[in-house]
Order: sequence, then structure tokens, then C-alpha cells
Amino acid sequence: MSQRISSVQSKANKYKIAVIPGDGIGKEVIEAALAVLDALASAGGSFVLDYEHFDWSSERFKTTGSYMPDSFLDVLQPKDAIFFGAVGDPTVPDHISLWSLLLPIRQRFQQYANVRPIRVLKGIKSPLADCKPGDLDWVIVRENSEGEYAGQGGRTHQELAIFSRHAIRRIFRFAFEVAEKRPRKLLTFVTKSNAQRSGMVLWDEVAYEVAKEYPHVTMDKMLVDAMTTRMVLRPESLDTIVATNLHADILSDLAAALAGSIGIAPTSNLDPTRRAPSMFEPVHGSAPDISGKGIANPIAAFWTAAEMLDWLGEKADAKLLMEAIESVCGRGILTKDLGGSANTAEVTDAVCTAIKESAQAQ
Ligand SMILES: NC(=O)C1=CN([C@@H]2O[C@H](COP(=O)(O)OP(=O)(O)OC[C@H]3O[C@@H](n4cnc5c(N)ncnc54)[C@H](O)[C@@H]3O)[C@@H](O)[C@H]2O)C=CC1
Ligand SMILES: CC(=O)C(=O)O
Ligand SMILES: [K+]
Ligand SMILES: [Mn+2]
Repeated sequence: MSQRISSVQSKANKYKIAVIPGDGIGKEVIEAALAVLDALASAGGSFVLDYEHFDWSSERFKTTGSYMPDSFLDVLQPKDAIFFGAVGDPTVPDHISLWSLLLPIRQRFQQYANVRPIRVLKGIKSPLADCKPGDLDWVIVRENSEGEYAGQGGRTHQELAIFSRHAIRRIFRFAFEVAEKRPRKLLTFVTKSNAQRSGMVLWDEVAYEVAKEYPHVTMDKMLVDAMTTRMVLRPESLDTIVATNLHADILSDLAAALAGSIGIAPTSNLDPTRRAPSMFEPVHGSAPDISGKGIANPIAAFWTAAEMLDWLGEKADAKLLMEAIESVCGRGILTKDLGGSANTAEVTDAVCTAIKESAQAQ
């Protein structure tokens, strides 16, 4: 303990974090994650987080007419990272809420790589009967700047998708680099190029072009419909996955469920050039069906916090946080979505205690 604290307090790295809890359980899990980050910092973590809290949400929209100020880019640009909860409210159409807060931040900051690691954590049971530990350990890389979420189209040409060679090439390079750093060096790319004959055929073309730059990575191709069956029936055959904005959105909810629950899965919206701040959020939404009850699973937000620390360079603390999460799950302190009976506060307290204990043991 003493060594951990003394080596740290003298030169803690300070980061400016924009905190945007948003709506519903977003507020509950972000509050829980801030408690866990505080526990980590005061247990001798090598970082200090300087938070600025923003009330950008459906509540703000209903009282002021906007989710966030027009100056949101200038306000967020100086931050080192954005820590986001969820957006969505039953009284506001979902396309209005999403397009007024989350998608403008992702797109205007060119956070083009949406990274969704997922694995079966210690103590958590996959709904797949034969899924052994280590069988399901994936990173889904989701194109996050265009495609089906380009926002173009109208009632005559509804939901036009836009795919550009530039954006496909950069997401493939990013995905190859993720795959290259993992032991199996295996990248599966997902399209629907049999039916979607324009953009998806371009994805195929760019895939084989970029693959030449990464001869040490094995690449295989799947159509998105068949991919769902492979994820369920042969999870051990997959490692890194890259797909379009919409396809990866869908596949990552499936991946989360296969690893136990949507309540554990983290996302990073990265600008790999680091010109803009990156944004970190749980995969899940605002979950109006359970919001206000204090039962939301905070693990997704905790894992997201670990991903944020890792991106900021605080790798040792990110690792310590993941170990604390797994030790709590391993002891069966789980929320209802994982078959347990603990509430949000109980899981949060247990993770804070595990952090303190493991810091003391060092
Ligand atoms: N990134 C974001 O901010 C996202 C926002 N949304 C928005 O959220 C609202 C609800 O969308 P849904 O499709 O219902 O998706 P959702 O992810 O909010 O909820 C789906 C189901 O999973 C459960 N769930 C989600 N997170 C959980 C957690 N941490 N612990 C325990 N159970 C959890 C919910 O109770 C619900 O039954 C909509 O307004 C939607 O547009 C949806 C997905 C992502
Ligand atoms: C909006 C949404 O569902 C997602 O980004 O995952
Ligand atoms: K979210
Ligand atoms: Mn989603």
C-alpha cells in the first residue's frame, strides 16, 4: 500500500473528463462508476480525474428545447475524454434523442472506431450451454462514422446508406491493428454483399486491399445473417470482428447477451488520431423498463471506465479495476440480469471494497 501511494501521489496524471450521464439508467450507472473511479484514485491510483458534469439529456430538451448547446464541440474539445451514460426517453421519439446528443458527438468528432470488447467474465454464466471459459473472447470493431447511420435519405429513398472508401479503409486498418495485437491474429469481416450490392461490395473490395498490409493476420469473411449462427454455435472460432455501423450495433447486443447480459458490455468511441476527445459509454441504452429501481447492472459502466483509463494510458489501474470487477462477479455478487439478487449499490460497494483490498495487498 505505502509503495503504491507514495510512488503515485507525487506525480498523479491529471485528466479532464466530461461526464454526460444522459437519461434513465445512464444516470444510475455513471454515478456508480464515478464512485468506483474515486475508490481507485484514492486507493493509490496513478491518476486524478477532473470532472465537469453536463446535464445534456431528454430532461434538458423538455425544459429548454435542446439536448445540448450549439457550442458542444467547443465545450468538449479541451477534454481528455467523455464519459457517457445513455440517451433515450419514452416521451421523446428515439430518432430525435439519438440524433440530438449521441450521434452528433460521435460523428462531428470523427470517433470513427467503435470498439466493443466482450468476454465471459469470471463468475458469469453464458446462456450457451457448452461455452467454456475463454471460448467467447471477442473484440467487435464497429464503423462509427457513416454507413446506415449517415443520416441521409428521406421518404422516397428511405434510409439511404453512405459508404466511402476512405472510411472503410480506416476502419479496416484499425481492426487489423486490434487483431494483430491479440494472440490469435484473426479478423472476421462481416458484410451483406450478396444483397447490398453497392456499399457492401465496396467493403469486400477494401477488405482484401487492406489485408495485403497485414500479412500476419488471418482474415475470414462472413455474411451478417450467417454470422449470428456462428456466434451462437461456434463462439470459439471468432476473435476480432469488424462490421458496419448497423450490423455491428446488432451483433454487439447479441455478443453481450451471449456473454451473460447487455448489462456488462462496454464501448469506446475512439478518434484514433487523438485530435478529438474519445467517448466511453456502456453498450446498453437508458432501459426505461428498469430505470429508477436501483437494479441496473453497473458492470458495463465499470468496464467502460477501465477502457477509458486504458485509453488515457493508465493501464495498471485499468487492469486493477477489471480484476476487482471479476473478483466481485466471481463471488456471486450479481444483479438480477445475471441471475443474482444484488442491487446497483451493493455491486458498486463490493467493487469499491475489492479495489481497496487489492491496493492494500500490493
Ligand atoms: N448508446 C445509447 O445511448 C443507446 C440508447 N438507446 C436508447 O435507450 C432506450 C431503450 O432502448 P432499448 O432498445 O430498450 O435498449 P436498452 O439497452 O436500454 O435495454 C434493453 C433491455 O436490456 C435491459 N438492460 C439494459 N441495460 C441494462 C443494465 N445495465 N442492467 C440490467 N438490464 C439492462 C433493459 O432493462 C431492457 O430490458 C431507447 O430510447 C433507445 O433509443 C439504446 C441503445 C443505446
Ligand atoms: C444507438 C445504439 O444502439 C448504439 O450505439 O449501440
Ligand atoms: K450507452
Ligand atoms: Mn446498440
